[in-house]
Amino acid sequence: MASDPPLVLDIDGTLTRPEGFGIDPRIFDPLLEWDAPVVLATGKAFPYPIALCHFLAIPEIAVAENGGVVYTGEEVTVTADRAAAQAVLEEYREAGYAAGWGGDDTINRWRATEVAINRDQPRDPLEAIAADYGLEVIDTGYAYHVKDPTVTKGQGLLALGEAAGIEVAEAVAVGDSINDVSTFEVVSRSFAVANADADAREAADEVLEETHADGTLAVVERVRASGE
Ligand SMILES: O=C(O)COP(=O)(O)O
Ligand SMILES: [Mg+2]
Repeated sequence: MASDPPLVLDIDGTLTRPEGFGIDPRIFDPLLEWDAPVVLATGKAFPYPIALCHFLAIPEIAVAENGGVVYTGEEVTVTADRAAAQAVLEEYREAGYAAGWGGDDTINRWRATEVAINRDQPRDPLEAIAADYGLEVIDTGYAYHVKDPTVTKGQGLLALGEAAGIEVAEAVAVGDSINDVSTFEVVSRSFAVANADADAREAADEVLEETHADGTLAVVERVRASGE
């Protein structure tokens, strides 16, 4: 009997409401009922996908921080060090800029391996400083991430698959931005939602007509065991 393939889902831009922010509640039941692993592979700090799994009531496994943190359900692996990204942020601040999240900055508070900067801050000086530290700046459409270029969601996903016995090569992925390209490269079938950036569109097997969670819901409908 056919079975559902593992699903690898980005969060922002992919599970979000049509307006672009906030999780679309229509994804809750299909993900709870999915008959194979569901992996949230995100640029967000580690607690976010874990909390989302918790509230979805699905097994807590995740690739967080663009691959910097991998959780198998039993073990957390941290594959990068925040120190260099933090040094970039300090220099950026000395140059008169800011992370841009205000207050106590919950966006970076629990971030172990990279730093995220608000997109309302200037990118050019950030990139210049990051380059001095051998780091890259990627724009997910939701934040600039200052990160080790060798750390990716795709590599984190392969590590998770190996440790947790998930058949990544059989998986179906949905994403919306440059940080999903590495995911698309290691799964069986990849979909970019209609709101995806040029990098994700280029890398995906298929670009969907639907945006955000509407796109993900369409994929779930199509690839479930009884579907295509
Ligand atoms: O953290 C971001 O900037 C984007 O998060 P995502 O990878 O889940 O879309
Ligand atoms: Mg995204």
